[in-house]
Amino acid sequence: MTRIELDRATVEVPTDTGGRVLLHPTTLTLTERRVAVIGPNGSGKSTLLRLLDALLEPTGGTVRVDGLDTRHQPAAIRRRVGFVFTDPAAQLIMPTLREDVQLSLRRTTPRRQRADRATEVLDALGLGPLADQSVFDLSAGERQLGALAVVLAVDPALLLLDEPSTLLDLPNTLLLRRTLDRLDQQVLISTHDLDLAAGCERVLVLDGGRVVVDDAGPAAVQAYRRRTAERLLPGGRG
Ligand SMILES: Nc1ncnc2c1ncn2[C@@H]1O[C@H](COP(=O)(O)OP(=O)(O)OP(=O)(O)O)[C@@H](O)[C@H]1O
Repeated sequence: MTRIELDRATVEVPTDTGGRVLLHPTTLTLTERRVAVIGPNGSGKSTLLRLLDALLEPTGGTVRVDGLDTRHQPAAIRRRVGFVFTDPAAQLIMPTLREDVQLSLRRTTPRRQRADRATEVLDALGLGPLADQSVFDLSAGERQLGALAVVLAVDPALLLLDEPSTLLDLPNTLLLRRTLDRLDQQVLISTHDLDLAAGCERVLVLDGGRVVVDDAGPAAVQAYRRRTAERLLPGGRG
């Protein structure tokens, strides 16, 4: 498995009033095959994921992926790490899904193998019949799965998924879960799907830019539910 190491990693951005800390100094090591990051809107989940793909530099401390410092070796890190954005428009730039997947394969796969590999990846996500349709005619959920196909095609060692199921219906949410179950790669997923999180080996709960719970899936999800209930109904039922 890939070794992810944060050593007092911090993200602070300038604001009119002097600065805002998006991630307070965080130290942890992640080596589990399935890790979920959960927490309320704005708690810092995307910020944490973006640090791991060198999309964002820490303003303090260090972030290492397999010993590579994200600040100094971003290109080497991106060869190992695939990032699936919440918004598929960030990933789909070609007229069709097949072309997008083939474009992605240019980095890793000889030309003559690209068509077969693209078909294989798109079929596995049930996208075969839509492969040559204009992406503008696809539903939002189909595009979200398409963005996953583009990243999975190049077989990254670590897959970072930033809320990949926000647009998916129940059948496709279950398809996504089954697809993730079958992947050999390490997956770190930011999600509001607590069932998906509960199935992960390790779950980090973020709140206000801090990891407030770090536990096995079911225990962490239960703690998050309790914290949320206590906040909404102080002194009330959990
Ligand atoms: N460049 C920036 N300048 C100021 N604030 C920012 C900047 N980037 C992000 N933020 C703020 O940092 C906080 C954390 O954002 P982040 O996207 O990491 O949250 P999240 O947990 O992924 O939320 P969601 O569940 O809504 O996707 C948010 O309040 C966001 O508005």
